[in-house]
Amino acid sequence: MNDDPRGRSRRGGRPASRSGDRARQRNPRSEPADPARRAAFDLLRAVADRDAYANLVLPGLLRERGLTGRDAAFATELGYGTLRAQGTYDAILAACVDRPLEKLDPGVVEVLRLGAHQLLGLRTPPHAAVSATVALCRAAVGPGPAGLVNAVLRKVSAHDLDAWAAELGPARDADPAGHLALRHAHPRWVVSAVADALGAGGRADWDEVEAALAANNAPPRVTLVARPGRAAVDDLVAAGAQAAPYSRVGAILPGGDPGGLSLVRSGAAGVQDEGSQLVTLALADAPLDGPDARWLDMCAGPGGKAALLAGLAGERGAWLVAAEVAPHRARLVAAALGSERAAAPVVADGRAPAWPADTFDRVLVDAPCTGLGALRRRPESRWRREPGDVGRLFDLQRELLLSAIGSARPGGLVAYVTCSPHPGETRGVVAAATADSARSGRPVEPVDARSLFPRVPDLGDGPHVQLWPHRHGTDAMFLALLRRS
Ligand SMILES: C[S@@+](CC[C@H](N)C(=O)[O-])C[C@H]1O[C@@H](n2cnc3c(N)ncnc32)[C@H](O)[C@@H]1O
Repeated sequence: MNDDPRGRSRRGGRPASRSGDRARQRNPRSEPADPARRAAFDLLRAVADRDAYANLVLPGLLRERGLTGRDAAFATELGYGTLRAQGTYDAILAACVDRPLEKLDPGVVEVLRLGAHQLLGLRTPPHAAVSATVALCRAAVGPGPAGLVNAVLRKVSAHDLDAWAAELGPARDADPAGHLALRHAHPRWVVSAVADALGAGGRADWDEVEAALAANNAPPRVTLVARPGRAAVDDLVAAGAQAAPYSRVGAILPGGDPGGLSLVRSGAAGVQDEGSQLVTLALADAPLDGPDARWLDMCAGPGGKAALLAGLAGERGAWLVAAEVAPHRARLVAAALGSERAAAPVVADGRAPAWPADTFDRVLVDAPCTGLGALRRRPESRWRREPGDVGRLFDLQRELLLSAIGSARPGGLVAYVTCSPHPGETRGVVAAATADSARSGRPVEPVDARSLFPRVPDLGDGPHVQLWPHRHGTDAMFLALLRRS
């Protein structure tokens, strides 16, 4: 059994024996399928067959198979890494198979993808990756295709990822987007969107685009939020976390299961990306003339930002109304809020407000979006999303922002947030809704949000803020802060 990416035996962590390796090279049948690889295979099948979300399926799979510690970590890295790089691995496998991949049994394709990730992503020694993947094929699909899997993976192992990208993709100088799409496993339209967002209308710095794409392929660190009035960062530090670099309510958990912390189990703290914390803090911290008592979170489900906002509101005697259109997500908001200083969540379509116009002092609209800013967390999503999704979401986002502006009182603040850097759902939506609101007699002016991100570097030219995994270690959250004139 050899499931360490470095090719060491898990039992006792000693290097695998050379004679064992030689025996397995001669006869791949001698390697039994191991439970971590089998769990990764079943994860891929669930994602493909049931359109499941990997991050929702995996915890149950690990629990059901009794995988913990290094086995769980290996299954996670193998499954998530394979899903992230699927488009690139398919291009490489297609070059190594003498028929279209669609003609193969889907289970065989998943086995081959897992083998490709061990060879090209994890750099597992070829003999170990091939023999263990052939064993997985026998166990999960059957003995018939084992010879094909063996032969194809030997061809894959002939090059590393850079060499495959050079062989199969366009040259970087001639077509940087096409080259980086293959090398860093993103659909080309996503690479173009990242380049547009980083270039902000000018010429893209392709080295930075490459860094942004590479960051999407690295697992995110676990970030906790200490909900004001219920916990403090010091409490999280005492429980083994480290204070987050930027968020005054954030802490980084260096390892272990956050669900094991009593502060998290009680809801006093939660798991929340630091970027989500920062955009929420920015809305709460922005200077405001006049009353500051009524806050609205218009798209609150599942409630991460609402729980933080409610705590911040409570610190200054304000109240939060949390609205959410989907009843099951509104229940999650209720659970996240606990006994916070917030009314019970309202099940409402933000475009047809269940509250009077011109009411709220601070409004958050954390709009439904493509989620292209959270690709680190949702390994399969880049291959499921389509360019048309951006256009399909545009009207909803624009209408929600317009309604949020109408819900704020004159002089009040509106924060438009997406977990996406795609200009079509960030500054494009803000420009359209701003023009609409001026036409409807509720003009807004942009607030330069950068000063509300103390200590955070590289925030660009403003007035809006775009965070990035490669610059800030956060999800790629976007914030436009607007003030009703
Ligand atoms: C990006 S999520 C919000 C995440 C949330 N703010 C948090 O931090 O946990 C967007 C939410 O908007 C909700 N939504 C979609 N359309 C809506 C509408 N017309 N009115 C209100 N909420 C809507 C979705 O159901 C989803 O829960």
